[in-house]
Amino acid sequence: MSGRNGKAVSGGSKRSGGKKLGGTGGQRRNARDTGSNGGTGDRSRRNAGSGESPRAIAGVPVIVGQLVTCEIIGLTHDGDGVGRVDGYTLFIRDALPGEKVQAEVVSIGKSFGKARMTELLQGGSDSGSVGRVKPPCPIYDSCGGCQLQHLSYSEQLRWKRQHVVDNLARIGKLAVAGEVGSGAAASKAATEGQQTVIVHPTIGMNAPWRYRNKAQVPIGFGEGGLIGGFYEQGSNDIVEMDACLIQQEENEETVRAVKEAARMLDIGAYNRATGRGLLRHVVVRHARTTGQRMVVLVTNGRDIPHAQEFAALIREKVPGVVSICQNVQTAATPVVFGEETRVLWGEDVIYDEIDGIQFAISPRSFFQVNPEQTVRLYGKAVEYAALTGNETVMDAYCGAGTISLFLAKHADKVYGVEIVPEAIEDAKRNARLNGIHNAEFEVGPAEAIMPRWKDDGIVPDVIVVDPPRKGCDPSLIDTMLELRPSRIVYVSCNPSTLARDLRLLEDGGYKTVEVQPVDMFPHTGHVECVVSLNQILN
Ligand SMILES: C[S@@+](CC[C@H](N)C(=O)[O-])C[C@H]1O[C@@H](n2cnc3c(N)ncnc32)[C@H](O)[C@@H]1O
Repeated sequence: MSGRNGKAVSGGSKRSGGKKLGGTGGQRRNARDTGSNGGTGDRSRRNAGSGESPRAIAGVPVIVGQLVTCEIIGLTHDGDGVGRVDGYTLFIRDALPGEKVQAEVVSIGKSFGKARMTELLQGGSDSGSVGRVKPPCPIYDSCGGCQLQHLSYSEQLRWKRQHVVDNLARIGKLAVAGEVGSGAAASKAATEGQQTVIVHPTIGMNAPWRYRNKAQVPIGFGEGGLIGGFYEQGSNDIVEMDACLIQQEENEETVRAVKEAARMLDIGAYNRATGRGLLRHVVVRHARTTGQRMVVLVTNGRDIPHAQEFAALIREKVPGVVSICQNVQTAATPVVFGEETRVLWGEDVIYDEIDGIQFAISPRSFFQVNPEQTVRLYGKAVEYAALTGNETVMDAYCGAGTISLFLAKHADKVYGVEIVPEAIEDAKRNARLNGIHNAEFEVGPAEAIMPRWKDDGIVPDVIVVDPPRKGCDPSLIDTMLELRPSRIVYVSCNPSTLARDLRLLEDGGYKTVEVQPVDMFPHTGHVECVVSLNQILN
């Protein structure tokens, strides 16, 4: 067998050596809360061997268990290599473009199947052709948090841009300037006098490790009692883990301390199979600019035995903790947070700073997880908004008002809308904190609030949208087209829904001008984009 470094290894994929526990009903990460969050891997993308697939299907040229030889011609958004056997598509874990591999088929469907690489036959690090590198993380083979550690960082950045380009061309039917892949579309566009879209190289990090300021760790129990770490690939089992190379070290330290304190007080771990047990997740945040740390204990019920002792032990072990909160989640759901949150000890928020603006962050507020790249992302959004100080701006999906407050410094007035009430409370608090008086925030679905703003006679010069992975609600796009701002800035964490929405906006009279991919989540398959669109004047 071959590990993700392409070297042959005996037996199945390497295991961390951590303790395993039973458990079902795996968790999914929140929209755009991607990358390793202390080890909550997205199980959906790695369930190739789930055993639900039939062994053979009429008309499919491979069967489950068969060893095949393939050339890898592409990479999926999940970081799997794409190969073809007699015209049938296989997504092959760990294989990279340009490589020839042997793989074992693990599941099949009518139009594609999944396979696991068993041997690297050609290409790879020896030839240097595809940028294969040895993943530095010792648990990369079993953890689901990262997908691209086996690809060199420069190749990751190149691939992410290409992934964006491919989506814009295939789903958005956009002509991308200077693209080999979309050359036909680009030259057709040029012939018709149509402007092409510029997709810039991905903005990467200088040192792309230890960047995450938030860890979201599932808790379960193993032979030795309570454990917390990550979901093992292809299963809902939790593996104990104390170190993650994309996590800030402060978060590792806090999670370790919480687990130790819970063990000392015999706090029960949640069992996903039975729905019993108390502690479901430990969520920790670290604000690098202030050093403040927050702990959120997500529990299956309101009562925590020895709650104050628990909080005291955590504080004793980690002096930087200024906020210990409890969130109650009793539903049998993969959603991490429930609706009820309360402070067990200390503050209800921690404070962080981005480019001179201070932010209060509460347990459930969305806050970008990569602070270094956030400055670059928001900087691009402000640049594309091209504000002179006289504009009215609407910021849809505004979270805790982060982008809104950056915009407010350059605009006449900013209106922000967001669906999570606590985030809007944070946004208002953040405006006050920074002495910003020209930003107003409203809680509710953007698709309901923005039509009301329109009816109230608010006329935006610029609209900024930063939706979750599913993209904009179609009715919000309609409202944007009715509001007809001069410019739209679209911040997206999902190139496919971005491309879909850009097509709708183009059909409604806007032109996509520039796209800037930003690597917010190094070593994962995710890429963020900031896009500038201009209204086409008739
Ligand atoms: C990708 S985050 C962006 C947050 C913010 N712009 C930032 O950079 O921190 C998307 C936000 O949209 C919010 N959201 C999801 N659905 C929404 C809806 N229908 N209307 C308004 N906000 C929504 C989420 O709660 C989340 O805060």
